[in-house]
Formats: sequence, C-alpha cells, structure tokens
Amino acid sequence: MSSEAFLGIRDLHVEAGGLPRVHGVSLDVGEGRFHGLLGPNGAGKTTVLRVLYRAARAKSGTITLAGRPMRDWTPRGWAGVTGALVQESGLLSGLSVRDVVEIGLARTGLSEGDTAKRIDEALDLAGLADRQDQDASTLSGGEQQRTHMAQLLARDPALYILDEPTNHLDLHYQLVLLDEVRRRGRTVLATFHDLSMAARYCDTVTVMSRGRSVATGTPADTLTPDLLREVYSVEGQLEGTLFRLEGPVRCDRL
Ligand SMILES: Nc1ncnc2c1ncn2[C@@H]1O[C@H](COP(=O)(O)OP(=O)(O)OP(=O)(O)O)[C@@H](O)[C@H]1O
Repeated sequence: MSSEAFLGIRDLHVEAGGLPRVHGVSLDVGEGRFHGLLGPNGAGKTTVLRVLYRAARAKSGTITLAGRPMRDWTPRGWAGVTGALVQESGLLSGLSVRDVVEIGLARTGLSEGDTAKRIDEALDLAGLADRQDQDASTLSGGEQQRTHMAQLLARDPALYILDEPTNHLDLHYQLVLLDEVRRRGRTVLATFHDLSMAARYCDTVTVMSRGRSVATGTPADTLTPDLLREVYSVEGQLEGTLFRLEGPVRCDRL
C-alpha cells in the first residue's frame, strides 16, 4: 500500500457461489480521492465492494482503511466510517422517505437538532423534501435511489462505497448527487458503466475483467482505445470526459 492510501486493497481473492470470482485484485485510494471500479458485466466489481461493506468475506488478501487492517476494526467501528450504496438494497414497506434517511443517522450521537438539520439538507439535495412523508416503497426506481443517496449524504461517511450510483437516476440527479459527493471531499470507491461519468468524477480508475484488475491509473491514461477494444469490445476513445464510440460494436465478446 502506498503510504498515503486511505483505502488499500492488496491481492484480494473472493469466492461467490462456490467459485473464485475475484483473483488477486489490488488497488489504493488516497484520502479524499474518487476512485472508479470499471469493467464489463460479471467482471467482479460488486463482489469487491461486497467485501468492503461486509456482505461477503475475502478468501485471502488484505484490506486496510485509515492505516488499520480490516480485521482489526470492530464491525461497529467499520460501519461508522464507511457507508454503502448497494444494488440489493430494498426500502422497507411502511417507512417514510424521511425515516429511511434518518435510519442512516442511528447511533451517530448527533443531537436531535443536528440530526433534523442533516436530514433536511439531504432531502433537499435529493429533491425529496416534498415527498418526505411518502411510503418509501411506493417510490419510483430513481426516487428510491435518490432516497438511498440522501441517507448516505446525511451520514457523510469517511469512505463512500457506491455500486452504480447513477443507476435509475435521470441526468439532473446523476450530476447533482455526484457533484455533492465530490464536493464533500471524502474518499470514494464507485462502480460505473458510463465511461463519460467515470471520466468526469474519478481521479483514478481500476478496470476489471474476468475477476482481475487489468489496468489502473487516471481515466485518460487508462481508458485507451486499445483497452476499450480489449475489455469492452468497442471501438472508441475518451475526449476529455466524453466517451466517443467509433465504429461498430463487436458481437463476439463472450
Ligand atoms: N452468490 C453468487 N452465486 C453465483 N455466482 C455469483 C454469486 N455472486 C457473484 N457471482 C458471479 O460472480 C461474477 C461477478 O459478479 P459481480 O456481481 O461481482 O460482477 P459485476 O462486475 O459487478 O457485474 P455487473 O456490471 O453486471 O454488475 C458474475 O459472473 C456473477 O454471476
């Protein structure tokens, strides 16, 4: 791990469904940096994140956060400094939008007034202030995603673990919410399929393919035409933060 990394993952191996799915992935994220985890469907991105939010166990490897190995953190301590936006999250029926955001602040020790202020700010950011009393399970997919993002922003953990944060969101809320995450200056590890969004937000990226890390660095240095051809079977290139497709998509990837 480089000396300044806030999150360090070293030679991570993970099994899922009885088979090896992540084979020796290593990456470092400096404090306050936004790191993207990219790659095709099934590459192993979520499996890496699941270990970080303790939904899965690593078979081997080392994870270090703020200089301390994961095994030295209590589950409660780990949960206090990390926060995850996950694919499999459901919204409990019977909870209002405000309740869901408030749950994220349980056991933070904030005063009642500060708790209410944080919730109000997060609901405003996510455009949910006028929906706060609605049963969260009746929201649209994008509104549910905004509610989960509001929960995370209200808590504002030191490490944001975001699995496809742009999922279901219209362009306005993709930009508003990720701009806000960036503005907070926290450390972020986020998966993306949209390479333009990845290039816009990420300081650095790791590209995974078939459970392995195949490239890492800045988006401009990493997402080269050769890499895009090899990993995604597309002809294209980044122009600034814009991914431009050039030519036909090959159908022989699998
Ligand atoms: N519990 C499980 N049982 C069986 N297979 C699993 C399980 N969990 C993950 N896998 C497999 O592991 C591989 C990696 O899955 P993962 O969800 O990490 O991919 P991903 O890169 O996040 O993909 P996507 O972009 O489609 O979300 C996939 O082939 C998936 O089917």
